[in-house]
Amino acid sequence: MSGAGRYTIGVLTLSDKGSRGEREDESGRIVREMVAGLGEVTRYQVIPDEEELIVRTLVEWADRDGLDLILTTGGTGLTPRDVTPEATARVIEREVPGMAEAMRMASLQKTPHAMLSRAMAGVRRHSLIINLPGSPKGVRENLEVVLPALEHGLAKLKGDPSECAR
Ligand SMILES: Nc1nc2c(c(=O)[nH]1)N[C@H]1C(S)=C(S)[C@@H](COP(=O)(O)OP(=O)(O)OC[C@H]3O[C@@H](n4cnc5c(N)ncnc54)[C@H](O)[C@@H]3O)O[C@H]1N2
Ligand SMILES: O=P(O)(O)OP(=O)(O)O
Repeated sequence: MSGAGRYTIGVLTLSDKGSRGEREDESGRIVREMVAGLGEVTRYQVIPDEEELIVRTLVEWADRDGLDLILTTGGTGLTPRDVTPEATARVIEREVPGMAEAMRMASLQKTPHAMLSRAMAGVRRHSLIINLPGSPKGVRENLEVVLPALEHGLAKLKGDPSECAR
C-alpha cells in the first residue's frame, strides 16, 4: 500500500473563541490540508481550553479510536488558559522531545516568539500526539518541520521491523 491514506488522524483545535463559533478554525483547516497525504482525518473537533476536556478527548481518540496520529492546535503559550501541554503531559506515556525541540529550533529562525510555545510531543499506546501553536502561521511553520519525519515515525510506532539504516 502507498503512504497516502495509510494512517488515521485526529485534528483537535483548542480555542475558546472557535468553540463558541466566534472565529473560523483556520488553523484546523490548515492542519487537515497539510496531513492529507499521510492518511485520513477521521476525528476533528474544536473545543475550549479546558484541561479536563482536552485530556478526555485525547484519551478517547487514542484508546477507544486507536488513531495513529493526533495533532492539536492552540493553547501552547503563556496565557492563563493555555493548558494544552499540561493536558498532553498527563496523557502521553513516552515523550518524543526531539519533535518539539525541532519545531522550536526551526521556528526561532522565523520569530523570537517561537520560544513562547510550550508544545509537547509524545506517544500514548499506538498514537503519536503532537502539539502545534494556535496561529495559522505558527501551525504551518511548525507542522512543516515535523512532517518529513512523520511517515517513518508512524511506521515505527506500528511496529515496522525494518532496519532504519538500510
Ligand atoms: N513558527 C512559529 N512558531 C510560533 C509562532 C509563529 O508565528 N511561528 N507564534 C508564537 C506565538 S506568538 C506564541 S504566543 C506561541 C504560543 O501560541 P499558542 O499556542 O498559545 O496560540 P493561541 O494563544 O492558542 O493562539 C494565538 C492566536 O492565533 C490565532 N488563532 C488561534 N487559534 C486559531 C484558529 N483555530 N484559527 C485561526 N486563528 C487562530 C488567534 O489570533 C490567537 O489569538 O507560539 C509561538 N510559535
Ligand atoms: O480564543 P482562543 O482560545 O483561540 O485564544 P485567544 O484568546 O488567544 O484568541
